[in-house]
Amino acid sequence: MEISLQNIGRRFNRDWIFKGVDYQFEQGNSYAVLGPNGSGKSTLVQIIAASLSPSEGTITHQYKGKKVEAEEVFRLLSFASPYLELLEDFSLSELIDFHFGFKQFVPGFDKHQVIELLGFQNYRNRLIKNYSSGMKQRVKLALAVCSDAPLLLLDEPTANLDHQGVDWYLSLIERFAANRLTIICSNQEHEYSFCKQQLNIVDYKRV
Ligand SMILES: Nc1ncnc2c1ncn2[C@@H]1O[C@H](COP(=O)(O)OP(=O)(O)OP(=O)(O)O)[C@@H](O)[C@H]1O
Repeated sequence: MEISLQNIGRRFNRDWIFKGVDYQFEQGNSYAVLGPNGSGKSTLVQIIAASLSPSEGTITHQYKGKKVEAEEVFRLLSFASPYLELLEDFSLSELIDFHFGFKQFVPGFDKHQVIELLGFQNYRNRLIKNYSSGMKQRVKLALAVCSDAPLLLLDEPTANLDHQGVDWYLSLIERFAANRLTIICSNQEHEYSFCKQQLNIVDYKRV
């Protein structure tokens, strides 16, 4: 998957959040979208995911050399974010069945292996609403990385995770990010230090 941003800007009402973003994202690489709270990271990530339009400029998605229309990008995307709610009235087992009714598992994976990856064999029938916040975050990450999609977008991936959870997240990245286009939206170094390419929103602030 390749994503090209040409002179992208976004405003809400009269306030420009960023302007003049020219950037190329390429398959097989990991990118960090950086910036302090409220700088526009999530806004840019929503534009990259084609769920929000830029106010100016052009974004192009390509997969296997062919242009992907904005309304088709979600099929190629795996996304995890603290503001994306899980279906809380499902058990883990039901949630995995539901999720993978829409997405394919990464090759070699099935429901049992997702639960094993999480280490939640004993909690498979517990309702998600009764999971702790750190457990829910692990579930979001596991569903995202175990879905067979070329674009992996992770917004604040270690929100609510303790030290062990952060190590677990880094092991997921090592194992599942290699051949994808991975974009991490973050302001915490431990979440993105493995990303060789970094885009800082602060560089695109022009009033
Ligand atoms: N729908 C909206 N309408 C108006 N303003 C918005 C809207 N969405 C975001 N904003 C504003 O755009 C700016 C950037 O928000 P955004 O959520 O992209 O920042 P962020 O860098 O992801 O922040 P954080 O690190 O706190 O998650 C903020 O000032 C926010 O209030």
